Amino acid sequence: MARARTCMPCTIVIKLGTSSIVHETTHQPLLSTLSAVVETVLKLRSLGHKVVLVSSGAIGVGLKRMEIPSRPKVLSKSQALAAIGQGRLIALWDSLFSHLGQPIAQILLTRGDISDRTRYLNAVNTLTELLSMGVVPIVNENDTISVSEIKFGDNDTLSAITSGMIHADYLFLLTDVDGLYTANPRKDPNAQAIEVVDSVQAIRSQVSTKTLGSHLGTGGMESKLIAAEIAAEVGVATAICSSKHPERILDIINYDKATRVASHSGPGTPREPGSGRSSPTPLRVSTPSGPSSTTSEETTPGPRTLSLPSIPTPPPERPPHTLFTPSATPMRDLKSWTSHTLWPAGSVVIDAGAHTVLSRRESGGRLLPAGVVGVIGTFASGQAVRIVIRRRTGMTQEPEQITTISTSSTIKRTYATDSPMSEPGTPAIQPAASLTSSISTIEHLPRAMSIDSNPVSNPSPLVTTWEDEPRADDRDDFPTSGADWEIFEVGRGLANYNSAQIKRVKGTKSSNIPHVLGYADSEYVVENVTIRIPP
Ligand SMILES: N[C@@H](CCC(=O)OP(=O)(O)O)C(=O)O
Repeated sequence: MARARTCMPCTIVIKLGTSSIVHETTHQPLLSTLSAVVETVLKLRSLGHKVVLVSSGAIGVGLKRMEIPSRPKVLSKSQALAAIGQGRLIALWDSLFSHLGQPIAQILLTRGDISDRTRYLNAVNTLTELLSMGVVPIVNENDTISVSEIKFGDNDTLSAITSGMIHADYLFLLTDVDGLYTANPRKDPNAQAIEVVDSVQAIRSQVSTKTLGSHLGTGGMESKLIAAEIAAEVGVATAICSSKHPERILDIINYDKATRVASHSGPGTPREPGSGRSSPTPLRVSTPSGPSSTTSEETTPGPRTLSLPSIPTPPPERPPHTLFTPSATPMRDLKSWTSHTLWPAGSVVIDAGAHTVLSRRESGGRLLPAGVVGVIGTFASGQAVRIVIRRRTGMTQEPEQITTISTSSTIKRTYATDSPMSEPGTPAIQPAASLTSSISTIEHLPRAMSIDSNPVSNPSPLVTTWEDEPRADDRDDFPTSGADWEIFEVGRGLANYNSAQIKRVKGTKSSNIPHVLGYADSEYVVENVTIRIPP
């Protein structure tokens, strides 16, 4: 049973994005929102809950201090503004919490900090100690020293990793909408609110994440899905809800507990309808039973409101929010650490020219968007990615150098059992002397091709074959009509942008990045690339 069903008191992480902390255009701090957050945290604390805040806003506060109208496109300028703003941001929080006698602490992290196991454990110990002292830790990315290869990139990802570090029960992503919708609710009157998500993978095909997100933040809805996915894997329930109503956090916890109690009181016990929601047809999206299967909600035409028989003790009114249910079998700490700090979360497909350039020492291991032809999977900026090339099947290849990887929900998934790469949810790796051969262990790979958990020191070669229709996401990247493309891993690197962003800038010049994305932290889409298999 997931912890979120039983915790009392609970450990709660509350993340506020930039748009919830400063006004989007004036950059004035949103004092009423911040005060309401402080009151909510105090209320939660008075009930015995432990609370960690993840607060963005350093750059936004820095913009106001320097009277600069918009977020700079250049990384070093953003870092300077973060240095200016972070002190004032934490002073603001300290001032608000001090009025209610609540001590706080500042924790600034980079991905580099938590990639080192000792430093990671030190951060865990400090957070744990602070919570046991009754302090509210306030976490932000250490922007000033977060060069692109060690950046989390957005605080949604940071908050999910923080949740895993302290084995939180709930992660609340407070934002400028009251949950996840099938489309942008500000623009599309038919946008449907989604109440419960059991599978982030399944929800991706049903929602549009492109249109949400503010000018100041870097996150947006896609990064919230990534965060929810990371949190779910480590056993944390994630709720997306409105930063205008932080007091609803307690209502959401009560509602979640009440509905879980109710749902355990008998089979078929219902969930409360989305009272107070702006959408009349809330959805629940569950894990597909197989790679290409869909839930009954997904396949049943017409309105997809849940049917709700009566229950003996009705749960409280459902506050607007989207709840992502945690995995019933969360990863162990070490696995989650390895997975989310070093593990390649996806692949960037490059062309032959980029492969040649990256293989030269003078390239510095930096990949320009012009050399990218596709993106596979979903990853956040700062995560490790595979660098892969594509070619038609049937080309000469040493059989023992070929492994296969499943990259799409429509592709048969199998998992090796004895390797560090055999996390559920990660692609299957299998020797492919025959691509249809059954899976065995990776010891069959030649020593030079053996796989360890360090992507830089020992990336593994792999080949992807499309055994089925690629997902819609993949379709624009890979021609499928009559073509069997193989994807062959040649190296690994660290993404400077998330998968959706790299898709948008692939094949273009670096100078286009600010125009397409609205900002540019780097002219390179992937850095620290180590090519292990030269052209
Ligand atoms: N660490 C940065 C925030 C990064 C960011 O943009 O986060 P978010 O607003 O949550 O998308 C800051 O404090 O300004």
